[in-house]
Amino acid sequence: MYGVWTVDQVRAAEDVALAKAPDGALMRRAAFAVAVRAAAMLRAATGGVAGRHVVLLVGSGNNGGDALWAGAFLRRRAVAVTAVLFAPDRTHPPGLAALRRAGGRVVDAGDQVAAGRRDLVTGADLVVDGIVGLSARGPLRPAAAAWVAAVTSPVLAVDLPSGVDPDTGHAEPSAVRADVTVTFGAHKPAHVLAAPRCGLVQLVDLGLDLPAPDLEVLGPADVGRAWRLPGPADDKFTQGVTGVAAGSATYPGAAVLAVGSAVRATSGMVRYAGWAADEVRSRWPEVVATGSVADAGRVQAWAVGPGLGTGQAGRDVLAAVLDAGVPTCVDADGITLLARYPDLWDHREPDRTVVLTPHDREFARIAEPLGIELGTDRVAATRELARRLNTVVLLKGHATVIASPGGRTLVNAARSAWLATPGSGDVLTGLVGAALAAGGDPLVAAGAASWLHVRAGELAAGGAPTSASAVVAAVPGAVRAALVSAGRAPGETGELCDHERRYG
Ligand SMILES: NC(=O)C1=CN([C@@H]2O[C@H](COP(=O)(O)OP(=O)(O)OC[C@H]3O[C@@H](n4cnc5c(N)ncnc54)[C@H](O)[C@@H]3O)[C@@H](O)[C@H]2O)[C@@H](O)CC1
Ligand SMILES: Nc1ncnc2c1ncn2[C@@H]1O[C@H](COP(=O)(O)OP(=O)(O)O)[C@@H](O)[C@H]1O
Ligand SMILES: [K+]
Repeated sequence: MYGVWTVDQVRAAEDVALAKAPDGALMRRAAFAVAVRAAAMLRAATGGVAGRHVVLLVGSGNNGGDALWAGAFLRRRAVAVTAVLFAPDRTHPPGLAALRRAGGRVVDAGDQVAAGRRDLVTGADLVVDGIVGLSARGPLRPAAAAWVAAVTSPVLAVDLPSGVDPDTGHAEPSAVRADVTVTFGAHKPAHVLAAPRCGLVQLVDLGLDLPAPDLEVLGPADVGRAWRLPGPADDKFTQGVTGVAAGSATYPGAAVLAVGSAVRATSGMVRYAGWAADEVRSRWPEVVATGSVADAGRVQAWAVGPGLGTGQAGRDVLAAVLDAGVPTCVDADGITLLARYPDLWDHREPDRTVVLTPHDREFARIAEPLGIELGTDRVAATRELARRLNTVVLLKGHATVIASPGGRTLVNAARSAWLATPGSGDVLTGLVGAALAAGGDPLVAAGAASWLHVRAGELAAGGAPTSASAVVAAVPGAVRAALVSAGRAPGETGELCDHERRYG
């Protein structure tokens, strides 16, 4: 698990550290790390460091100061450095002086016509983005955006890719897309909410004294520790029985997928109730499949909604599931039904765990009647819906945001987009249902299910297109990877390092 802190939290901690440290010491530490990473990137891209050309894009604040100091350090290694200043009269004075002393070249961004700009950046072996950091507001200004658009070389972002909102991760197309981001003191929300823009994220320790994090990111070991394993005294009923109420005559596949992921994620019993009982039985013979929730028998959690339909029949199923009074994951048509018929909430026992797993459109359906807009701040919207409905809300996306009613929030950033495939959400529903049935904290259960979903997607894809059925088949491998990380299963993981989030 690692923490993520908001700009306000980081600034408060930095102020304390700045007051204790000698003048400029923190910035030089930050900049030195940028220079070391820049040298490594130069070597990787060109086979060497000395004689290579680095262009610094320098804004008006301390982010630009970091870039300028990094340029000064790179000069010591005989790198040719050109700083492009976007605000020449407001450029960090000590950083600019240090670069000049070290023999760096300085140009005014405004003096360069388009051709000169293109020649400068296309001639670079590496571009260092020091346009804006923690103080970023809104999209890149047009002048900076034009320079960024001309970049063809690898990009190292200082603290954050410029143009990405630090707290929400929102980015317009003009924002910097970095290969590596070197950040200082703490991970900020943009690093997990806009991971593809950041590339590999390297955290430089500044010894900050930080409060409780605003967001948390589960790692494989956390998931491996949280996942329920059968013990010597267990049988098929004692590990948590998962019930799945999904699918319809029109959409039997949703039932097969949701059931399948629960079957592959646990060794406990999985029951199915619905119109696709024949299809489920023939695909998953280990499942007890019946036509109705009433006939299904006892379960410790229900997963309901995928492919259910939004008519009266689906409404009756959802009411019956909520009447059962066990933790419930509501997805897809289940969410649409709750949005359309809010009286369905009356079937829920007060405070009984409900996990909603909407994609954006489902989120809008259920949140807009409550006056909650899914704007650019996905974390705030998810938290607000969780609070208002007293449910865990898991908002799907490339970065999945999972909030508890009390506000504790997890983010799970995907490292590829192969999960954007039909039925993939049904697989997640089954995983959340299985995790809830096993017991434990519902937020962590939803977070663990989301982590396993992403990992199973990676294993199924292996860098090529995949399908929801293949993701189901990869679920045991994802569980194994988590268990191995937690030291609860033997074997090699081949785990991706938590901090190495690469896109594609
Ligand atoms: N405070 C500290 O102790 C440390 C701060 N550090 C650096 O300081 C940075 C923060 O510096 P500042 O607070 O001076 O501000 P920034 O350098 O982030 O921003 C500077 C200015 O950029 C302009 N700007 C805002 N949004 C923009 C946009 N979308 N496009 C173009 N320009 C925009 C604004 O005029 C803003 O004041 C951090 O990101 C980090 O890089 C590091 O040196 C580590 C130590
Ligand atoms: N671009 C993407 N990158 C990573 N994961 C994605 C992306 N798009 C969708 N996903 C994931 O795929 C799943 C899709 O779920 P959903 O929208 O319910 O699809 P379906 O209804 O087809 O099952 C979610 O878990 C979501 O987080
Ligand atoms: K930056």
